[in-house]
Amino acid sequence: MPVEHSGHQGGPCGKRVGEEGWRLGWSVPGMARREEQAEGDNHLSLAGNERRPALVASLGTLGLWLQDMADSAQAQKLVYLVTGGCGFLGEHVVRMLLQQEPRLRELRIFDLHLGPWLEELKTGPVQVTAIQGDVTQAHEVAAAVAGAHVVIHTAGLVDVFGKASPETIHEVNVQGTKNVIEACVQTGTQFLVYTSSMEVVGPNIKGHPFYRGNEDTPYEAVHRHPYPSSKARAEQLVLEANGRKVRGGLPLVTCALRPTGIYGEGHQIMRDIYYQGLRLGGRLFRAIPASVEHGRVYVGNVAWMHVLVARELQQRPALMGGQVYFCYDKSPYKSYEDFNMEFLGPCGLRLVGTRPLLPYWLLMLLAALNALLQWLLRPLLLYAPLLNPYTLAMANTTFTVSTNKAQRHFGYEPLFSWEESRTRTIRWMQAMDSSAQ
Ligand SMILES: NC(=O)C1=CN([C@@H]2O[C@H](COP(=O)(O)OP(=O)(O)OC[C@H]3O[C@@H](n4cnc5c(N)ncnc54)[C@H](O)[C@@H]3O)[C@@H](O)[C@H]2O)C=CC1
Ligand SMILES: C[C@@H](CO)CCC[C@@H](C)[C@H]1CC[C@H]2[C@@H]3[C@H](O)CC4=CC(=O)CC[C@]4(C)[C@H]3CC[C@]12C
Repeated sequence: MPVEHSGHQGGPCGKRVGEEGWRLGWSVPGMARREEQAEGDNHLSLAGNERRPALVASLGTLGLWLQDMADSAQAQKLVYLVTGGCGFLGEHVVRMLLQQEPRLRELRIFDLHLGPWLEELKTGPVQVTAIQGDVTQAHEVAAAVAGAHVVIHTAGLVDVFGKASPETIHEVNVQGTKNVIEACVQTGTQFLVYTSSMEVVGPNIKGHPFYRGNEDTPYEAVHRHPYPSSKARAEQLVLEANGRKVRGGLPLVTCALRPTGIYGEGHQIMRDIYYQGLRLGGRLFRAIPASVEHGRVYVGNVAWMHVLVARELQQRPALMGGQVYFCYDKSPYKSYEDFNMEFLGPCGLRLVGTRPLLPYWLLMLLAALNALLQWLLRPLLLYAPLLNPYTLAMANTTFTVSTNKAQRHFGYEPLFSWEESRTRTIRWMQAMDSSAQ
């Protein structure tokens, strides 16, 4: 089905929460842990003083408090930079860092477009610095990187719909990444985490399935599309840069994370498919066989992996430097469409058909027609439907991962269970729906 990007429409979701709900209410399981634990510690120390005179108790508490202050002043010393920090994944990484990285002193957020939600972060204990900038501009990147201990480079042009030219995709994804690496080397930043993609592996142009593979599974990675080609080249540059001497003589330590298809609060494509379903009277039509598995991972877990990798890279540079890790969690293996229905279903949408309603050759024809229309209309307008030969091939080729490398190397366990990831995504969709009405 030609699925077009859509504008807002009201829908049948039941629960009503304001769109800002998921932003302002953002927290992760166990997040209260640090605060609770701190409170618990205080209770313990007070309990110990219970039978002593009040003055001694107060002095004891004051002493502990001063000690705490001294500890945290010492601990809060790191400066992190997140490029693309206002994107779908970037925002989750930023919020996760603020909640889960106690050693943070300053968090720099570098993006072409800064979000208004950054303002709310500026009132917290960590200095949040918003930098409007372009990764293709080496001097802007170098200025942002200077003095940072860790760079998490998530900025990228994610375009598989033909909205941007191949040259622009290359410029942002490859030249932008080169600029980040050079900035680290020149300014003396030692740790670089790169957000790569499953697409650097596949599916390849031959449509070979990658079934529950891991980082060592042999696979013929051949790309022609500008997005995967650019991500693959950028990843290679990042990995090759591992061990280069940065200013001051220390070695650069790099690694790459490869998310499969990310889903969760803020996912633009899910939003588009939802509105498409509403336009079609609450129905979507199955185009892909249910047996084709497509790997998906919850955005909160991808963000958590970034935070953990950034932290552990500093502790285990020899083990983790130059490594790649797939991003994974407990999300079930399903086809792209069946997986989306986990969220769209509770919002009132229905997937029609247990088998594809159209034969594959007809879908291919429609996809090719869309590509032709895009080309013909380009001088007049941007026609960028979800269905094109590349996205059809992506959705129609099995690509799933099954690995525990992140667990073995840096103790990663998903922070969000599948149930929680699903609930959060549904809540966000419901909030989106209510704000559209
Ligand atoms: N969405 C997905 O399913 C997956 C995404 N990824 C990767 O994750 C990263 C983040 O992707 P998303 O959050 O989905 O995309 P997004 O488009 O929501 O975020 C990308 C961010 O980068 C910024 N950006 C783009 N060009 C820039 C430039 N020239 N200078 C500075 N900032 C720039 C954008 O303004 C945006 O805020 C990308 O590197 C992407 O390749 C990897 C696997 C799957
Ligand atoms: C054929 C249509 C019938 O319903 C459905 C079309 C779905 C496509 C738009 C998506 C199918 C697979 C997606 C990609 C995949 O999850 C991996 C990705 C990794 C990235 O690094 C960026 C995003 C994406 C390319 C993702 C984009 C959307 C799909 C092609």
